Amino acid sequence: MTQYSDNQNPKSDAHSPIVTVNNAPSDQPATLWLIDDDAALRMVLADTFEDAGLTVISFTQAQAAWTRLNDALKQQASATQLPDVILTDIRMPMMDGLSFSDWVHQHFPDMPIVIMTAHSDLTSAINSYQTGAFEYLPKPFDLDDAVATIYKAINYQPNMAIAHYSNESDTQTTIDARADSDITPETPTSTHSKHSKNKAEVTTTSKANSNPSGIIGQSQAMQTVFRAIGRLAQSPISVLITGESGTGKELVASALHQHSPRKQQPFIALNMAAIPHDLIESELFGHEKGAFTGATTTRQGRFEQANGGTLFLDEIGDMPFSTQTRLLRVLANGEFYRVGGQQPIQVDVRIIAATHQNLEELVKQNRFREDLFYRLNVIRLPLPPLRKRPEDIPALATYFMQSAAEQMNTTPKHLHPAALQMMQTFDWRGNVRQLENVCLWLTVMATGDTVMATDLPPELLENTPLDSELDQEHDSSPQANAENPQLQNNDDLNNQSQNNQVTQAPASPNWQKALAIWAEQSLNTGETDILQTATPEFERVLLTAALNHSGGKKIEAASLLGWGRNTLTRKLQQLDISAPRVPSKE
Ligand SMILES: Nc1ncnc2c1ncn2[C@@H]1O[C@H](COP(=O)(O)OP(=O)(O)OP(=O)(O)O)[C@@H](O)[C@H]1O
Repeated sequence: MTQYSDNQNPKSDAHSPIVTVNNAPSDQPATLWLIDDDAALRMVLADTFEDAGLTVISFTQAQAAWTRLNDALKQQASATQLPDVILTDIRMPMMDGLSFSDWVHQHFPDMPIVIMTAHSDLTSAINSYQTGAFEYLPKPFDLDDAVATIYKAINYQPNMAIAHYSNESDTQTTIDARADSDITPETPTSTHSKHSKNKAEVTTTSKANSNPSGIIGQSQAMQTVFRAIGRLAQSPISVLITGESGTGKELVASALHQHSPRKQQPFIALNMAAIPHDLIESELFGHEKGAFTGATTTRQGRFEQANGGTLFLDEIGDMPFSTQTRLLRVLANGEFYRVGGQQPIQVDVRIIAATHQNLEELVKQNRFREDLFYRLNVIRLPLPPLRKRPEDIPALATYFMQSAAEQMNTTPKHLHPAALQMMQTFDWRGNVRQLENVCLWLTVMATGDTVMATDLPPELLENTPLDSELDQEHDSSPQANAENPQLQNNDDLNNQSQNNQVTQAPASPNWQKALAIWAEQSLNTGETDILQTATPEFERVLLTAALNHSGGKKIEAASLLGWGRNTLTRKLQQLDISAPRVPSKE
């Protein structure tokens, strides 16, 4: 199976002066031009790449690198001073990395550029690949991965099969300056090439809406998805999107279409599971008048309607076996017959299929054609379940609270950090769709402008891991302790020790969440000065635990807490805790 990480050919513009990068083997290490306006990052990256055997030339801005390349283009600089690979940031003053990459690929089509950005979303991934970038690295990235990517870029250059990584086989890129030196290339910011016009359009879209595809995600897993979309959007190849229900398969299919050359043509989505089996063929391929009872008129199928565009076949695992055979034929030669038809119909349709099922398993059970599976599985794009990327939940929730408010024609509610934390621990079996529904529910049901943890719907409150700890929290909260003074005296210190209550407290960091919920509940009941209530109780718990741990030895307990003995003695008095009797003398 080919991974989506297939390399694109850098673009070239036939009317632009072009410099070809030759890759004659050389004893010199490969040269990397590193462009980033962040001095600290530049230093870290330069050290890393030098350690990896590269010669690194750093630039604080793309404009300076552009000037040197432009001089080479006009044959005013030595071709040997040009880089084997360029690594550039996107957002920089004067000239941005995308304009620079775009220009480089018009004039040095063989020179690989790797684009990195801290503002990584689908738009920047798509824009990067559209400039002809070899690869796109969302920050923060693993330095080893970055080194591997840079060497992959160097080795990708045409006519070059020798890795720079080993010292014995270093090569150097040289420039064959075939360009007409009379032609002065326009600067990337002023160029009117078709190339730049396309990009300008993209930029306009991106200014109007920073996330035109509506796909949100900062997690590494989603960055991988964005990169895949960036690479695959331009290609006509079939894609198989896999993932649990509600992970965004249709959204991704639609993004692949929206960013493809087919975007002006239809995107038609069809859910195989939602159509009765005996109607699927007619739905897909259309029918002639009289083909079956009820076929009173000739009708176009979805394939014809999607001609020139994209057909998204959702839940492909539910497609009947006989229809799979017909689909395979269309995929093979782009031709089919309407149901009851005699004339072959030719279409140009990109197929994107999706499933939440294990197609390999269906093939084993003879429920899915193996040949169709291989045809669809050329490129597979797996979408991660939401519970595997809780870091995406805050941005997704904010987005859904905003859109729910728009739907309800009201102002968006804000999520209290405790509520958000609980949402991040939930397992979201329904994935992003479930989160979207919860946000809609909260917009309607929660009182007040801020959604508290206690406002969350019952399915969340009942099923978060925090639940059991919440119960403990109720028992050990300052409020509960106040109502249960026994726990505050020395006898109970011993009792606690015997019952091992303190040591049985959850070791998980969820105690902070429990504390947040206690705080929220206290505030909800109108309490003030909650820090004054909580702090002594917090100290009491730690002091008790330390004394238990030390078997009542105060010096040891003080040291466990990081206090001096005097402080410990003072706290024991303040908190009215009597130190337990211990056998040892202090
Ligand atoms: N990353 C995301 N950012 C924003 N919205 C998302 C994201 N992922 C999914 N959604 C939203 O979640 C809902 C479900 O997404 P979608 O229908 O694409 O999932 P699916 O995997 O195709 O589901 P199913 O398998 O049930 O058809 C949609 O409203 C979609 O807009």
